[in-house]
Amino acid sequence: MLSPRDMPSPSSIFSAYASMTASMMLLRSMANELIPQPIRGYLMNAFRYLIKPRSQTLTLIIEESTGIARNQVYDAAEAYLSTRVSPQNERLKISKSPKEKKLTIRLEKGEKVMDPFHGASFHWRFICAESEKNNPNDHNNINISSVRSEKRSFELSFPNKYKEMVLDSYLPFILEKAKEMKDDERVLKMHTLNTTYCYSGVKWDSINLEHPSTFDTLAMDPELKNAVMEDLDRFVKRRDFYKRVGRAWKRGYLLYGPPGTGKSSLIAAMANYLKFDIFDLQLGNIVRDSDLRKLLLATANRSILVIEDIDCSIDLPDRDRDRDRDRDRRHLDARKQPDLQLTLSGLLNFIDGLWSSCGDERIIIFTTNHKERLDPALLRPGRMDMHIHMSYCSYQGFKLLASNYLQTPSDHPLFGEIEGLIEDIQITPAQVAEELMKDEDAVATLEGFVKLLKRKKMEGDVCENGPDKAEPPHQQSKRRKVGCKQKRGVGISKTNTVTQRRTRRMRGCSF
Ligand SMILES: Nc1ncnc2c1ncn2[C@@H]1O[C@H](COP(=O)(O)OP(=O)(O)OP(=O)(O)O)[C@@H](O)[C@H]1O
Ligand SMILES: [Mg+2]
Repeated sequence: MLSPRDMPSPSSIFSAYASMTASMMLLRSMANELIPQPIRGYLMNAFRYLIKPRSQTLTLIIEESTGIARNQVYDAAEAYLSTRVSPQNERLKISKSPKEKKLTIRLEKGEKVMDPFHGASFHWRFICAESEKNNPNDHNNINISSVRSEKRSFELSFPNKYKEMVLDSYLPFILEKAKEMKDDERVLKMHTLNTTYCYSGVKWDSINLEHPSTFDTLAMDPELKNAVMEDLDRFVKRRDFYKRVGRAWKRGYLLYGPPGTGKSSLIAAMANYLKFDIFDLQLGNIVRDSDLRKLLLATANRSILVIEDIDCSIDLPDRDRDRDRDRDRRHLDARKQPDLQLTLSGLLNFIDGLWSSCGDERIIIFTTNHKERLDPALLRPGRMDMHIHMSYCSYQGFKLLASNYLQTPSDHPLFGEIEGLIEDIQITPAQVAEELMKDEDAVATLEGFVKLLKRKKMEGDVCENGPDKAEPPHQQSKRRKVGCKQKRGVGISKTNTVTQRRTRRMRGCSF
């Protein structure tokens, strides 16, 4: 510490200041004379820049469009920030289009949002600048008119040190969140064939898919259900895997089992789970391979292509017959059309080849009541990756349906009796569901259901050979149309133990 004796006196400070000022003035007048004005200005600016305090905040400008296309970061930020509005916000925009399920909230001009993320604070501001441009439609330029346009952007400000975090995790997190929100809000579409375009072939028409079936409402073996859900999860996460191993990003499922066991309901549950649109390809309406090709190429990514009742919908010539036909055709008159017929090989080649490789995240589902009738070429791995056996209603399945339909607790006294009966009877979930809807009173419904099970047990094999109550009329007429024989069940005999039947149900799942 300086003692008062060591401290400079005021007079010496003053004289030092005077001499420094004199030297500065001398330096300045020398610089004025020696350095030309433009260089002097440049040096002064550089000096000012060097001594200016550094800003600790970085601001990113996220504009609505990149000039040609929309800016995905902007769209994602807009959606994401609508979930981050706070009581501090004073003005918000609200809207709903016919296609949206919920109200949409957006920030109004100048509104700010603070978003905490991984211990850092991110400050957002919505900017909306109005600009005037000459009207491009005013070609005569007589009245110089102008159009007002808005330039929208977001400003994202944060401490400079979080630059890496923003680019590596915060913005990717916002993009991912926005995608999830979009999927949630999206109304799924069901595309079906429109055959009225007789000259240009068949086309897709779409309607909203509002099928309420979900994995929660589906009565099926719990292990099989989990296996299907895990398979779907794995499939959608494996974009890089499919690329690395050089495979098209597609997956095929074969759903088989008696009518009314939930094959179509499972398709709807899969679509609702993945938020994928459905393309329902009714092969009976397609006459040529070329139409099939056109239709398949018009399907979208992230979609499920469904071919129901593959054994019944069309009499597909098998591969050997295709080969013979091709050989015969070579000898035929050149006037004959080469693509006059829809063939199984056309379908399979297209599914394996061009179609599967020109899109991403494709799922294809075939359903049948008679797996044994299918051409083995259709079933080989790579085509149908997972075979899912939808079977008769188990006690587990009944409990799920009862809790959905009747909302009864699972410890109701009649449940024990039902458990004893249902495992010995071939009753489809569709039949169970129908029974559970008969009465509004839960106890009366359960009593009626017990009676039905007892009756079925007494009647013995009525389900296998007799008229099938579960079989919907469309199924019976479909069979009549294509000449399929009536057949119920997949060989589960009444003498089987519960364990054997369960094992058989599970065998439906083969990878
Ligand atoms: N496993 C199930 N879980 C819940 N409900 C089911 C199930 N199976 C059938 N149902 C009910 O029965 C109705 C008919 O079932 P669905 O159309 O899914 O059967 P399917 O196996 O596709 O029959 P088909 O072979 O005749 O096409 C469904 O709308 C649903 O209400
Ligand atoms: Mg069906």
